[in-house]
Amino acid sequence: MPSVLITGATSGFGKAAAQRFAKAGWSLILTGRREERLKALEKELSEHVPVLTLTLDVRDSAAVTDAISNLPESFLPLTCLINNAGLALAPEPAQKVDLQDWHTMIDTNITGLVNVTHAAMPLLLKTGAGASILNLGSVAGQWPYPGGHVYGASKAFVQQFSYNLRCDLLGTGVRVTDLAPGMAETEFTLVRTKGNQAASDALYQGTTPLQAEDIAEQLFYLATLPAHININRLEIMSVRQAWSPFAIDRDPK
Ligand SMILES: NC(=O)C1=CN([C@@H]2O[C@H](COP(=O)(O)OP(=O)(O)OC[C@H]3O[C@@H](n4cnc5c(N)ncnc54)[C@H](OP(=O)(O)O)[C@@H]3O)[C@@H](O)[C@H]2O)C=CC1
Ligand SMILES: O=CCS(=O)(=O)O
Repeated sequence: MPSVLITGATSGFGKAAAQRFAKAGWSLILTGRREERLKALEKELSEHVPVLTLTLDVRDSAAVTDAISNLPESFLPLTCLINNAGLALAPEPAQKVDLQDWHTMIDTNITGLVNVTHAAMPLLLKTGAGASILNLGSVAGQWPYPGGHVYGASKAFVQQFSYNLRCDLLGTGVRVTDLAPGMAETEFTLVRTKGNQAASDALYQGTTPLQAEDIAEQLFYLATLPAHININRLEIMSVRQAWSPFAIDRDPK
């Protein structure tokens, strides 16, 4: 039975991915900080597949390394790592942002992702052909927008790190993909606005955002491609989202 390690399985894409992989019979290693949510998901899915939950903050490099290097044998070989844990904060312009919010995004989206990757790589290398590292990037890593500042830059890191990993992992059989979604309805905007439910609802209202299940389906597709195929980057948007014209600063009339 193949096994998948999913970071940020307590909500959104991570939770939907856990449910999608469980449906196909994969063993699940699920992580996140909110233990009660992990336990609820374990209860739901362990009726069908083996589930191991690890209450972990990806920013804690020692805890991440310890947990992943001591996975029970029954959850090995590890076939897929989904580096999904992440967040955006501070939608306001860069000049108004609290520095701590920038640090939190860097520590989670960059340091957290490399912590987990470094810890899981020996296991994925042992698995070899057919193994995958699926990194959650974002359209924000490729396309700038106001208020994107450090969030977008952290996702640009994810893209380039994914490409560079591919270079180093060439010949090992381990695939690496930067999966870059656009607007998707999860708890993402609630977190970004620090709990402003009305702002979150307003963003998704009157349109058709991607849903967590759409991304889970892409993750499952990527993880189950024939072993000789590597999709380097997969950018996916709702048909109701696209780019805007360049903004121009004009003299007052
Ligand atoms: N929704 C969107 O529009 C898009 C999202 N993305 C990216 O997809 C990923 C998932 O986001 P999404 O599902 O939308 O958002 P959610 O807020 O719904 O889920 C985020 C998950 O990340 C976990 N997480 C956050 N910080 C940490 C941490 N320090 N340690 C461990 N886990 C953490 C949360 O778990 P817990 O709080 O329990 O720790 C939660 O399970 C993120 O990387 C995001 O940047 C990319 C493109 C579009
Ligand atoms: O990564 C999240 C999607 S967006 O907010 O940057 O469009």
